[in-house]
Amino acid sequence: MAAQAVLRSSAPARLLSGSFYIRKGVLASWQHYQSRRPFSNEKVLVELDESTVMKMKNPPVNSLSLDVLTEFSISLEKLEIDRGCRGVILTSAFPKIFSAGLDITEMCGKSAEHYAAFWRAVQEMWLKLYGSNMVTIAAINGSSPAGGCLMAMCCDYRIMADNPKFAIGLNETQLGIVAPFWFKETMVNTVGNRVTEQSLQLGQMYPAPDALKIGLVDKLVTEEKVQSTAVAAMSQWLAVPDHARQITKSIMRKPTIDNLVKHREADINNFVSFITKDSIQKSLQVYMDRLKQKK
Ligand SMILES: CCCCC/C=C\C/C=C\C=C\CC(=O)SCCNC(=O)CCNC(=O)[C@H](O)C(C)(C)COP(=O)(O)OP(=O)(O)OC[C@H]1O[C@@H](n2cnc3c(N)ncnc32)[C@H](O)[C@@H]1OP(=O)(O)O
Repeated sequence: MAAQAVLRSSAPARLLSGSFYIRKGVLASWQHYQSRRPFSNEKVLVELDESTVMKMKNPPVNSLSLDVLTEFSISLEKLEIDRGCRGVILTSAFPKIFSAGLDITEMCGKSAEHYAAFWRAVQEMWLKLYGSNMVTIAAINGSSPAGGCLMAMCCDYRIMADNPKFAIGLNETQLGIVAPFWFKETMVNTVGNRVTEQSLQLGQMYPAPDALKIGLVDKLVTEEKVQSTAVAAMSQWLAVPDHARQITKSIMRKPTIDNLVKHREADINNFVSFITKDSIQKSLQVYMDRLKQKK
C-alpha cells in the first residue's frame, strides 16, 4: 500500500512547485531526526556518509524489477523531503555493472495488469529522478544499457569508469522494442537530436570512451576513482545556491516532464498494447535466450 501511495504521487510537484518548500519546513525536525540514518532497504541501499549515496543492489546485474523501481522511488522520495540532503550520488553495489536496465522478465509472459503496474513504476522512477530538486550525480561503475542509461541520463552529471568493456546506451531496438518518447526526449536533452536519432535507430551501445566523445557521460576516471570523483563533483555542484540551481534545472526540464505527466495514462496503454503483442513477446524471448546462451 505504501509503495502504491508513493507511486501515485508525482515528481514535478517536487521540482516545480513552491509547496515543496512548505512541506520541507513542516517536516524538517522530524526528518532531521529520522533520516540522517542509512536506510536498510533490500535492493536500494542508502548510505549517508560524506555524501548521500544510493547504491543499487539487485544481483546479479541490477535489473530494474518492479520491486527495485518501487524501492528506488520510495528511497528517493525520502531523501527529497529530507532538509539535510541536498544531493545524491547514484551508483551500483557491484563492480562492472551499473544497471542492466529494465528487468526483461517483468515484460514477458505476464498479465496486462502487471505490465501496467510495471510501466507506471518505470514512469514514477523517471519522474522522481529527472524531476529531483537535489543535485544528482551518476557514478557509473560498469555497463549501463537501456533503462540503466536512462537513469544515468536523469542525473545532473555523469562520471563513468574508464574501461572500453563498459558500455552505455539506449539499445532497445536491438531487443525488437522501441524506446518511448520520454526516453528519447531525455537523450535529446543530453546529447542532442542528431546523435539521438542515430543512436536510437541503431540501438547503439557506446564503450565508455565513445560515450565521453558524444557527451553521454561527462567524465571518465579509473574504476577505483569513480566514487571519490563523484563526491568531489558533488561539493562543486553544492557550492551553487540551491534556489538558483533548482529553478534553472526546472526551466530546463519542465517541458519534458510536463509532456509525460500529460500523456501518462496513454503512455501506459501504449506500452501494454505494444508489449502484449505476440511478435514482441517472441522478440524478447529470443533476446533472453541469447543472453543465457552466451555463457
Ligand atoms: C510504439 C509504442 C512504444 C511504446 C513503448 C514500448 C516499449 C518500451 C519497452 C521497454 C523499454 C525497455 C528498456 C529496457 O531497459 S529493456 C532491457 C535492456 N537491457 C539489456 O539489453 C541488457 C541485457 N544484459 C546484458 O547486456 C548483460 O547481461 C550485461 C552487460 C548487463 C551484464 O553482462 P554479464 O556477462 O555480466 O552478465 P550476463 O551473464 O549477461 O547476465 C547475468 C544474468 O542476468 C540476466 N539478465 C541480464 N540482463 C537482464 C535484464 N535486463 N533483465 C533480466 N535479466 C537480465 C541474464 O539473463 C543472466 O541470467 P542467468 O543466465 O544467470 O539466469
